[in-house]
Amino acid sequence: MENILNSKLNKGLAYSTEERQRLGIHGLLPPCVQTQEAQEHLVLENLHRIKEDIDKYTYLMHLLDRNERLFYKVLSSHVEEIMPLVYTPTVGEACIKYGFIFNQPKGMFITIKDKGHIYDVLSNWPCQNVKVICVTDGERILGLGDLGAQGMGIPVGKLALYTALAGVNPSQCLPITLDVGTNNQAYLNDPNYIGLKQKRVTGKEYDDFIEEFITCVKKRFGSTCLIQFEDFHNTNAFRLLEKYRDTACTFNDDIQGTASVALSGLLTAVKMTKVELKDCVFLFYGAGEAAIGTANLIALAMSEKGISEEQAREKIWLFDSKGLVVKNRPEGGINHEKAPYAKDAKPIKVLSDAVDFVKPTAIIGAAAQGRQFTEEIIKKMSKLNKRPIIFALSNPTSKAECTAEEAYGHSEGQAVFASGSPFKKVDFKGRTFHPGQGNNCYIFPAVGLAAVAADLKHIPEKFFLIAAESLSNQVTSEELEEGRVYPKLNRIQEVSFKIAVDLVKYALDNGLSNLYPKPKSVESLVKEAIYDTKQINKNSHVIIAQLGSVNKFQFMQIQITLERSA
Ligand SMILES: O=C([O-])CC(=O)C(=O)O
Ligand SMILES: [Mg+2]
Repeated sequence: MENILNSKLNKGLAYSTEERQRLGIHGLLPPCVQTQEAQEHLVLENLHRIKEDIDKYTYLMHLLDRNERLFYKVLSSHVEEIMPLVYTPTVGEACIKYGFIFNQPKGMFITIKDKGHIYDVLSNWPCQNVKVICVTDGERILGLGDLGAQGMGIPVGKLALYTALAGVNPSQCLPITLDVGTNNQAYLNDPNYIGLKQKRVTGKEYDDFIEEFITCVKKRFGSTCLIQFEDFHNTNAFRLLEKYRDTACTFNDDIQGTASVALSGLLTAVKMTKVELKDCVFLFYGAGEAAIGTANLIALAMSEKGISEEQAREKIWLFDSKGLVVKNRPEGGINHEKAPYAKDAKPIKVLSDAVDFVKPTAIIGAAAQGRQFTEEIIKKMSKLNKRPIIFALSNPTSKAECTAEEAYGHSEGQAVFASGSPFKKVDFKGRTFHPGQGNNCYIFPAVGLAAVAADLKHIPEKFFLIAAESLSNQVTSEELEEGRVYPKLNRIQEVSFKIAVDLVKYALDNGLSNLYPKPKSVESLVKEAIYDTKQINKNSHVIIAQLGSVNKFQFMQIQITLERSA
C-alpha cells in the first residue's frame, strides 16, 4: 500500500501485474495496466478539458502529490504548454489564492516563532539528501508585492523547474518559506490566510532569524547545499547576498539569475541589431533587484570587452519612481546600489522625456508597474534605432511594461523583444514574430545542476556571465532568423545541460568544487546527476537505491513492503 500512497514511488496504473503481486497491491488497482505514455496522454486530455489556468494549476499540483515521476515526465516533455501553468504567470494567481488551494505541503514553513529551533524544524523534512533549497520570505512575490506565507507557490514552482528543465532529482530539492509575518492588511484580515497573522518582523530580529536559518541549513544538509534566495524585498535582497555570498553556497535569483538571462538576451539582440554591446546605451525602467543586477552584469560584460566598468556605467541609465536617477536630484532616493549609475544631468520625471534625452539603444523594464512602455515610447525608440531593443521583464503578465503585440506593432516589426512572462507568437503584416521569454528559468536550473553535480562551495558572480554567454551562444542561426532571442523552450533541457557543463568547468578550474580528483569528463559527471523521468520498471531494491534519500522511517516502511512482497 505504501507504494501507492508515496508519490515518489507511485506509478498509478503503470504497475505491471507482476509488480502488483510482488508489492502486495494486487486488487487495489483496476486490472488495466497502462504505459507511462498513455498516462501522459490522459493528463494532457484532462488538462485540455479544464478551462481556467488556476484549475489546471491545482490539477497539476494534485498530480505531483500523487505520481511525482509522471508529473515531471509531462512537464519536461511539454515545457512550452505546461510551464506557464505551474510557474509564471499562473503561479502568481496561485499564490494570491493559496489559502483556498493549499492541499498537501510541498515544502517547509519556518516561522519567526521557530527561532532557536530551526535545526529541529529542518530535521522534520523526510528527505535526507537535500542539495538545493529555494527560499522566500514572501515580501516581494513576482511584481505582486507582499503575499506573506502564500508566496510558497514560488519556491515550489522554481524547484519544479530545477527538475523539469535541468534534471535535478526532486528528492534533493526543498522549497522553504520563512514566515516573519506580512504587512498585507487584506491577508491579516482574511480568515483563509495560511501564514502568521502578525506584521513583519524587521531589523536585528529578522537578521538573527536569517542567520540561524543559514547556519542550520549548513549543519543539517552540509555547507554545499545551494540556497537560492527568491522574491525577497530589495532592502533585504542586496544585503543578504553581500552577507552570505562568500560564506555559503548561495545566490539571489532576482538579482543574479534575472541579470544573466537579460544579459544573454542582449548579447543575442546585438547580433541582430549589429550594434556592438560596448556601443549600446541602456535605459532601465526600474532600479530594483532585476534592474541593478542586470546593470551590474552588463558593466562586467562590457569591461571584459575592453572598456572599464566605470566607462560602461556611463552608458547605463536608471529611471525609478522619482524619475531619472541623476546626482543631487531634489527628491533624493539614491541608495548605495543606484549611486554608481547616478549621472550629472538634469532631473527628468517623465519616462518618455527620458527616452528623448538618453537616446537609448535598449529599454529594459523591471519596475512591476504594468503598461509603461506606451505606443509613444515604442515609436520614439523606433525612430532612434533601426532595430530598437525592448525588454519588458516584469512579472506576471499584468505587470509587463508592454505586450509582444504592442512592441512589434508600434515598431512596425523592427523591435527585438523579450519579456519575463510568456507571450504567444505575433502575426504582423504577413510576418510571424517569436517573443523571447527573458525569464531566469533559463539560468537557475542550470546553476542548480552545476552545484549538485560538482558539490560547489560558492556561486561566484562570474557564473552569471558564463551562463549568459553560454545561453546566447546556443541560439541557433535558424532561431536567430526567426527573431528569437533565446533558444526554443522545447530544447531547454539540452541548453541547461550545456550551461551546467560550462559552469562546472569554470568551477573546477577555479577551486570552487569539493570534488577530488578532478573528474575526467565533466559531461559524464553532469549527466550522472540527472534524474530520469521515465517510469521505473525495475526491482524494488533498485527503487530504494534510487530514492537514496528517504528517511529512516520511510526506509523501514519500504523494507517491510518489500519483505511482505518477497
Ligand atoms: O519568477 C519569475 O518568473 C521570475 C522572477 O524571479 C520574478 O519575477 O521574481
Ligand atoms: Mg523571483
